[in-house]
Amino acid sequence: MPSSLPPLAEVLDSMRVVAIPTRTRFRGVTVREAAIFDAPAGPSEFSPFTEYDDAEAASWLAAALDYGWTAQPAPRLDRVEVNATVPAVAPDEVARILDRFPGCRTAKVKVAERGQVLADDVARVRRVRELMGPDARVRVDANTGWSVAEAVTALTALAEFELEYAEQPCVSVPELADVRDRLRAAGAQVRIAADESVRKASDPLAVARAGAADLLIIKAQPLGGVARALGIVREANLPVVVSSALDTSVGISMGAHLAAALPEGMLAGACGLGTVALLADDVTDTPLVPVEGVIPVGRPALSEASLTRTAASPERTAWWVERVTRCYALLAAEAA
Ligand SMILES: O=C(O)CCC(=O)C1=CC=C[C@@H](O)[C@@H]1C(=O)O
Ligand SMILES: [Mg+2]
Repeated sequence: MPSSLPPLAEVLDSMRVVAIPTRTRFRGVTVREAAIFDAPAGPSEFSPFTEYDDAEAASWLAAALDYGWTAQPAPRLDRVEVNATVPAVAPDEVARILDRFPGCRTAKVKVAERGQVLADDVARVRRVRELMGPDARVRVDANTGWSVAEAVTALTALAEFELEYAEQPCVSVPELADVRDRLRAAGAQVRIAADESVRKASDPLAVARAGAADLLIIKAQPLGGVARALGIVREANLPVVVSSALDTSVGISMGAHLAAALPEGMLAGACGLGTVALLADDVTDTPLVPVEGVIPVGRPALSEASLTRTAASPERTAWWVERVTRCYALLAAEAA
């Protein structure tokens, strides 16, 4: 967050709210709403999912104000390798999804989707491995969907596909530690990555301290911005993968900036920053979609035509103005 908050009136004056359809249903989302700021340091984005409460969303606003109103740590890289993100689709849809991620040699596959069974996950991951070949890296993300016993069963069943890692198989830090220990005891070589245990935790470092994960998934918006996220990475001292939240290209550029500013040697693989490919539109004429498996580091210019085309309804815009106003009040109270 900037050392002092920019005035709320200035923040709201610079803000446009967009509603962008997704190409494929992703974590239940079919229209992605975001607040975009045409800010002094460059375009910025505030896009916590609509169901998040204000206490959680306030960190996302801190990130947006930081990125839009403050100089950022210097990036070391000018491009970032990204993974293909495969939603919980049927196997016959996988090829169509992967086509949207040209050149990507890593895929992250959603598993443990509510309403589906393990056989659905196995079939989807099998199809990804078949299409990408033996040299590709394939990781899965359960988004806390399994119990410890289900995670051990599922990850044992998926072991034949040689997973790079499993992201957030269970909800709690002790459960992650338990799954990790049980898989090791059984000789399975599946690393555990923590995502929700970092971005939704009151203490994002608890999972690292407990030794419950092999690597961390780091997201700029939920962690309060690039500088704050870098601080967490330094303290956790675990390898990281930077990911996003189905942001527009503006939010993705914040994630790419974070990945590019990480201390040398901390980045553990391709980042989850290719998801503009899952959106049907964007707020710029130069979307940060993967080309040859990478996205560039740098802020895309906003396009008036795109902002107009994707503009949210007056009702939804008013909802976002109120949300920003409430979250801003929380940040102001914290800073006081
Ligand atoms: O990491 C990726 O490949 C893309 C981003 C991604 O998976 C997510 C984006 C938005 C919400 C989250 O449920 C989800 C994640 O859990 O990492
Ligand atoms: Mg995740």
